[in-house]
This record gives sequence, C-alpha cells and structure tokens, in this order.
Amino acid sequence: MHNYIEKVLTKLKKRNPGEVEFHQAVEEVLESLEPVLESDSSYEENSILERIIEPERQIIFRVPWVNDAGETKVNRGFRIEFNSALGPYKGGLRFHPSVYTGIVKFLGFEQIFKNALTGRPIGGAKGGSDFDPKGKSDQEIMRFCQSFMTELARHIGDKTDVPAGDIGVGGREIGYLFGQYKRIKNRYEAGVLTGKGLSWGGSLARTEATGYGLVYILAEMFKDKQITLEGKEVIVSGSGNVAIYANEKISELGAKVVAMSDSSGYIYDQNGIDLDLIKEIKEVKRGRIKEYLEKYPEAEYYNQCHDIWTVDCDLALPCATQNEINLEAVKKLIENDVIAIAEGANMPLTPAAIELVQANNILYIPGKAANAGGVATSALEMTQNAMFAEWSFEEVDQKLKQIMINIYQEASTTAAKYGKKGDLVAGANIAAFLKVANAMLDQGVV
Ligand SMILES: NC(=O)C1=CN([C@@H]2O[C@H](COP(=O)(O)OP(=O)(O)OC[C@H]3O[C@@H](n4cnc5c(N)ncnc54)[C@H](OP(=O)(O)O)[C@@H]3O)[C@@H](O)[C@H]2O)C=CC1
Ligand SMILES: O=C(O)CCC(=O)C(=O)O
Repeated sequence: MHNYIEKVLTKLKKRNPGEVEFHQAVEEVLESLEPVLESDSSYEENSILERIIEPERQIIFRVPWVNDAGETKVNRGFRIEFNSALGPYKGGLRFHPSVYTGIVKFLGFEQIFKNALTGRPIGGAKGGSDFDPKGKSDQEIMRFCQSFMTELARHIGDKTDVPAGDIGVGGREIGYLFGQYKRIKNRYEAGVLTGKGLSWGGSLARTEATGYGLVYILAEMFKDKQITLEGKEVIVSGSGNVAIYANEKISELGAKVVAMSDSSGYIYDQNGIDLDLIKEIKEVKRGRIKEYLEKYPEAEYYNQCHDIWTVDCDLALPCATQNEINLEAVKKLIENDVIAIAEGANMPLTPAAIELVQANNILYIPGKAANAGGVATSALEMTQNAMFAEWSFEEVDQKLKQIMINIYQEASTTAAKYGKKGDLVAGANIAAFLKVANAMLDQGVV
C-alpha cells in the first residue's frame, strides 16, 4: 500500500475509535487511489486525503418527544456535513436503532463520491437518528419528526444542506419534517428537502429513482458485455423503497424476481414475486413480508433474512443495508453461478466479499455508482424547485437513465485509464475523487 494511504488510515482509526463502518468505507476508497497518488503528488502535498476524510461539520443533538402513552422519550439526532467542494451538502436521513456516529460518517463519506459521480453540483452529507419507527403510530412519527426538525432547521437550507430520505425515512416523514421547517422559518423553501409530495414541490420519478437507476446501470453494463436481462432469475434483498422499484424495473425488462426480504426473514416464490402484493404489505399496511404467504401459501418463508443469498439466482441485488453480504453469502452465490451483483444498498458487501467477487470475475457494480440514481433525481428535484418547474415523469426518467449510463461509462473508462480495466470499484472511486479533490485544490485550504 502507498505510504501516504497507510499513514492516513492509521491516523483515521486512531482519531475515530470504534467507528468500524466508517473505517471500512474510507479504506475501500483510499485503497483504490494508489495509481492517482502515484501519478500526481499535489494531492499529498496539499493533504487532500487528511481533509477529505474529516467532515466539515458534525452536528449531534438531543431529540426529545412524547409517545402516545404520554411518556417522554429521548433519541439522538445526527447531521454530518461532510464535504461541500462541489455544492451544498446533500444526502439522506436514516431512522434506525443502529444509527450512531460510525454509520452516519460512513454514509456521509460514501455520499461525497456518489454525488460527484452524478455530475450534479452537490456536496456530501448524511444524518439521522437512533429512533426506531417500527410499531410507532403516525402521531408518534409526527411528533418525533417535528422535534428532530426543530434542531435541524438551524443547520439546513436550499443552498446550505438539503436532506432527503434513507432507511426509515420516506414520503410520510419528509412531509412532517418539511411542515415543521416551514413553520419555524416562516418561509416556503421547497428546495430544502427532497423526496417531497408531488403537490408541494416533489419530483415525479423520485420515488422510483434509486431502484430504477440501479437497473438502468446494470442494463448498460449488460449491453456492454452483450448479456441479456431477459429470463434471468433475481434476488432482491429488502422490501423498502429501493428494493420495490428495482424489482419493478427489472421485471419490466424481462427478468424474474424470485426472492425478497425484510429484517425478519425472506420469501421465495418460484413463479416470481407478486410486486403489487409487496407494495400493499409494505407501502400501505407497513406490515411484514411473511404476510405474502396469506395470499400465496405455496410460496416459502424463512425467518433468517441473511439466508436469502442461498437461493439459486443469476443476479443479486442487495437493497437492504450495509454488510448484508459476507464471505459465506458470496461463496454460496458463486456456487450457484451468479453472473452479476449490483448494490442498491450502501456498502452491502463486506471487504472480504468484494475481494472474492472480484477474484472470480463476477460482474460487480459498487453502490456509489449503482444507487446514485436516487440522489441524482433529488438534484433534479432541486433544479425544478429553483426553476418553479414541474417536469413530466418521462422527462425525469429519461434524464435519470442518461445519468446512470454516464456513470457506467465514466467508471469504466477511468478504470481502464488507470490500468484497472473492468474494475468499477476503482473506476468509480477514482473518477469521483478526481472531481472532488481537484475542486478542493482550486478552492484553497478551507
Ligand atoms: N432511498 C433512497 O433513495 C436510497 C437508499 N439507499 C440505500 O438503500 C438501502 C435501502 O434503503 P431504503 O429502501 O430507502 O430503505 P427502506 O426503509 O425503505 O427499506 C429498507 C429495507 O431493508 C430492510 N432492512 C433494514 N435494515 C435491515 C437489516 N439490518 N437487516 C435486514 N434487512 C434490513 C428493511 O426491513 P424492515 O422493514 O424489516 O426494517 C426494509 O425492507 C439502504 O442501504 C440505503 O442507504 C441508497 C441510495 C438511495
Ligand atoms: O436523495 C438524496 O439526497 C439522498 C439519497 C441517499 O441517502 C443516498 O444516496 O444514499
């Protein structure tokens, strides 16, 4: 490993003890930058790595709220404004009990590079809370969101920092957050959040964008490799926003999704998953995936969500959470002759899993590239808000598709240029790093 990278990684672990997901995300990016650092010493001379791994601002705050039983609860809120070299901070909010600094920092760090790949002028950030939305009433969710925004409002703005959804934060939560922001600021600032409702500044196709974008980039890679999607059997983990719309688009293109999951378990339906039923269970009833069997008793349910990767498939689309595919899971996928893995989730493969995937020449698209369609469409939503415009579904979808094609091509050509032909991890990391690092050099020591 390049000395400079080694030095920075050692310091990172010392300065951020225990933040293992953050270490993992940084290590993956820095390791692929070796050819860049060797060919241009200005990044080391200007301490770009030290600066890029240090968030510009970290905000941690108390979120008190009252539950339906009248009890006062306290959660912790986070917003990590990581890098604004390319534009205002941009990235989602995650509400999940596992959220702590290490998770928010890994997500914020990834977001810098993903956002750069979209070609849109957006910096990187992430936020959230250890609040668990599961089992909470609408009133409890509203009170929590209002309390969260009461503090967050002072830190965000349409030209400063623009949050959106992630795990546990969808249209309902963005609505409550937006309502409270407007009330505090007495200002209708549509571009302060993305993922809004269509009648109050949202963009058509934002709901679908991450899942559709994942399939668009996969289709572009398949076109390049002359492989057809038609007839392929697919596993999509998760059954939230990304998973549902990845399933929708890949099914539309002729593939068959045979397994999906939630955090309690997974279902297998050899006839292909009935997506309308999944939408009803997850988007309307906010229920559990095993309810699928009430209508399809011949389908199978297993109560270990991570075992979904033992199902025989051609394509694996992890769309749930970080590190959901470990070495054992990848071995199973390889045994079952998987052709390609594309990451809808952020960092769903462990480093050992990635290594084995690459060693076996499995086609692999890392999350920074593969799931960038969501934030890219958020940037399109910001553009529409700034222009007081409303584009049609087809217009937004067309732009999304083109952005995903561009990302694939940029990652592939950059990989080849730096002697890593076919390695989209290196290609995506290097292409994104060059944009951010060069902007940082232009802007001086800030
Ligand atoms: N929404 C977006 O636009 C984008 C999202 N992403 C990433 O995609 C992934 C999914 O996000 P999204 O679909 O928005 O989130 P949702 O909250 O809509 O759905 C998350 C899904 O993943 C499952 N899940 C969550 N945590 C775990 C866990 N620890 N183990 C197993 N399953 C789990 C959930 O199951 P359950 O219901 O049981 O909790 C649910 O089915 C995340 O990694 C997110 O960061 C990336 C880019 C953009
Ligand atoms: O739409 C956005 O701003 C952020 C989406 C997101 O959180 C992500 O890309 O991981």
